[in-house]
Amino acid sequence: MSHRVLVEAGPAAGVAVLKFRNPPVNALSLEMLMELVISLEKLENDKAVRGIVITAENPGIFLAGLDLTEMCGRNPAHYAKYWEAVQELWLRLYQSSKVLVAAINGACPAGGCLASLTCDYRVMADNPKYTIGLNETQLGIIAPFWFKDTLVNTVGHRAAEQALQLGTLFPPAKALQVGIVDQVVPEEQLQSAALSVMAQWLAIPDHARQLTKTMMRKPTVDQLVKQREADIQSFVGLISQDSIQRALQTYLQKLRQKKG
Ligand SMILES: CCCC/C=C/CC(=O)SCCNC(=O)CCNC(=O)[C@H](O)C(C)(C)COP(=O)(O)OP(=O)(O)OC[C@H]1O[C@@H](n2cnc3c(N)ncnc32)[C@H](O)[C@@H]1OP(=O)(O)O
Repeated sequence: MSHRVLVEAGPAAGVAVLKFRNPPVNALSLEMLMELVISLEKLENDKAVRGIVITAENPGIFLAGLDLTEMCGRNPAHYAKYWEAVQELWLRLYQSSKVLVAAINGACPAGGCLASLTCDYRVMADNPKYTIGLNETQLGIIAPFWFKDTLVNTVGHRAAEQALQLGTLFPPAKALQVGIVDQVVPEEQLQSAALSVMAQWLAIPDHARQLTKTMMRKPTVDQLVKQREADIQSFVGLISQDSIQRALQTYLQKLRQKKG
């Protein structure tokens, strides 16, 4: 029984809706990552499901990215376990044979943006409070190469470099202009727009679409698969550095003080 991930049958045949529900901000904790992987595996094995709309149960925050508390003040074994789970989620999403449509109904920074970038299509609610992007440099950390590759595959090298160096969080209209999202719609039309796009994608025969997806994504997937363990060790080495720990603690404190 999953608590942090809700899977519902969609209103259209062959479509499931996967909803994030990990309060307060849908951060990708280890438990949430594991529940997501299990839910995605079940959906992948379900022949009746051809497409998955991915969204947050409550509008406001799509995903707050990786859980900073999993990356602060823990031991190397924990960091390694956590990073392996982050890799696993990306591999499941990016290689999914289903049509994935992200209905972005809230803030979508860093790991949240990465999850949405693995989808085949992104629709974002037109709310200026919502932003999307790989903002790692703003936290004093560096987006790993496979985060970078996923962004490059979506927006191209120049736009990705600029967005990554500056750690830009784009509001909807700008995100559309850069190509991080494919469509921006009034908030109340988000779910219907996602379902309408899904219907267009499902009109294509599955086998042809799936083989094309694999052809486009395999080189990027292979890069991580062939160096998974080295990537874990690199993450553990980096995140364990005092300077990185200090930067993350400072960022967390700033988030916590925002309210005070
Ligand atoms: C070195 C290798 C690379 C590692 C790669 C990392 C990629 C990542 O994903 S890093 C995480 C990046 N995420 C962010 O920068 C988002 C940070 N959060 C926010 O900007 C805001 O919280 C929000 C826009 C998502 C929501 O704002 P809102 O005003 O509604 O809520 P807050 O008051 O800010 O937060 C409530 C509560 O939640 C805690 N929190 C927020 N984000 C995270 C998070 N990513 N991980 C853990 N905890 C988080 C925040 O501190 C508050 O906690 P308290 O209630 O204890 O004060």
